[in-house]
Amino acid sequence: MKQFLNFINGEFVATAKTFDNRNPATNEVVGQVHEAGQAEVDAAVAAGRAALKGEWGTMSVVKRAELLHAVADEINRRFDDFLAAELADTGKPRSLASHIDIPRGAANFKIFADIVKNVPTESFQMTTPDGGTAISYGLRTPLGVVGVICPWNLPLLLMTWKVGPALACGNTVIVKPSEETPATATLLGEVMNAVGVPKGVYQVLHGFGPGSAGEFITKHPGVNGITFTGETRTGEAIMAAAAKGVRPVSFELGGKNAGIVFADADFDKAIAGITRSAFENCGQVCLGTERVYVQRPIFDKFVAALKAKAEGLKIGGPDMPGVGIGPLISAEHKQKVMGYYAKAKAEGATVITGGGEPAMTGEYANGHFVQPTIWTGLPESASVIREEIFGPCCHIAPFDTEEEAIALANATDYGLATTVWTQDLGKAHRMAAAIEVGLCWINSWFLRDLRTAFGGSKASGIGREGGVHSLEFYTELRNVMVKL
Ligand SMILES: NC(=O)c1ccc[n+]([C@@H]2O[C@H](COP(=O)([O-])OP(=O)(O)OC[C@H]3O[C@@H](n4cnc5c(N)ncnc54)[C@H](O)[C@@H]3O)[C@@H](O)[C@H]2O)c1
Ligand SMILES: O=S(=O)(O)c1ccc(CO)cc1
Repeated sequence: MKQFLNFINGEFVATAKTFDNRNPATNEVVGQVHEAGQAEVDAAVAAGRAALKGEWGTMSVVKRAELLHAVADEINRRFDDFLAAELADTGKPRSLASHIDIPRGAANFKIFADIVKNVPTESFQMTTPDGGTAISYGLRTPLGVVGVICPWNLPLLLMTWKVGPALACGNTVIVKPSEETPATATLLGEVMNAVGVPKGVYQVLHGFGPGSAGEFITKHPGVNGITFTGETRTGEAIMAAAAKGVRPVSFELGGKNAGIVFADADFDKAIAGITRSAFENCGQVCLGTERVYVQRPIFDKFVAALKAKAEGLKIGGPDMPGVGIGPLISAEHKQKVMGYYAKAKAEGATVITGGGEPAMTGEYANGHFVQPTIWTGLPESASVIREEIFGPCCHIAPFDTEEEAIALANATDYGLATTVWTQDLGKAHRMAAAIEVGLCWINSWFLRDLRTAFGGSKASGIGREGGVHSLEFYTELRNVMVKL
């Protein structure tokens, strides 16, 4: 049985307390995870602080960037190991993990290394009151030891999306992977040692949130900042922990994203786009669409076409030929999603397709699979329209005017992402300006340029990461004023 150990100061460390790691496609126990307690958190913080004062703290940006390129190359060299680890942890289709999770996970190290190497700081020349001259310039210094608290939906990608820029900026990191997906973060420890990243720079502590590694890391006074991706409620708890010592946070939180399809959209492209945004990764994507609004003239045609797409998705494990939809992450999450399926019916939804569990056989008989599901006919007050489900499901409602679509999209506490489908460019830009989100896709979804800002507004997050924006969180910007 696999043992997922903590990675502290360059060493793999076992603890006395372990918990099971299950494969969600089969529900089999595939490993034991060693839970870190306060002592391991203290040790990791001490090692992270020591590394800041050692070789890592004085390393040139160029050398750091070279090391991070080597990390990416080593992940790619061990691509099959990372892929196998991610598939065992998540059960997602192999095609998805091999095209998105692993390559993008590796690329995050190269991209942020190159950004930090090339981005200048600001500089101004001014005339002083006595008629002389002064120049000021910005100096970026690392934040220090950064706590990186991760979710389970895109484990390697979302972890490296934060570790890449944090290390590129000269910080040390303590990663707490989700208790559901410990594998790739642990494997990355081997990569760090193999390419010579100094001890204490990258560390991994396993465990849960409250009363476990998550809480101990975020409350630790030796942790200088916390970057977190996960549920909004968890963000509130972490923000309270970070208030002690007034430590900065960067939050990527939940969403209840609207997809808006106008009658003038390219119909086939809109259907393909919403199929992906509602069902990809079994709906376990924060950017996914759980509320779809379709302009009335094409409403019935759209519902019928999306139903056909949903019913065409093959449900199964990572290597099932033609698989389009994998399992949910855990029995607990399946129970939550099935609870919403029941609630939708109880609140009067018309179930267009799905709403239950697929009949799975053989090795997948006990996996956490659910049917992709589409509802219509609910009032906007219904639970499945208000609350984030994080499953392969959406409600579709008709709208008549642009103003109505904007009001519907904005009627939520969340503000993460939207996808708008129209061939009218003027309307597209008006929608982008009016919808209160951090990310607005027009005639596309999850199309990313890693130089751009990423993050949510309202209850969907605090701050922006991505490209140069990551530097705002992972460094302190000091201004130096020189009187000449
Ligand atoms: N906005 C984004 O970019 C983005 C991306 C991916 C996922 N998400 C969100 O993440 C959620 C799904 O992920 P999840 O279920 O893993 O989220 P979660 O909030 O339950 O857990 C995330 C991490 O926080 C840890 N944690 C939980 N309680 C904690 C506490 N009190 N203190 C410290 N750490 C704690 C968990 O152990 C885990 O590692 C969804 O809400 C989804 O929308 C957002
Ligand atoms: O920048 S990306 O790697 O594309 C990315 C994707 C998803 C999320 C959160 O779900 C963050 C960054």
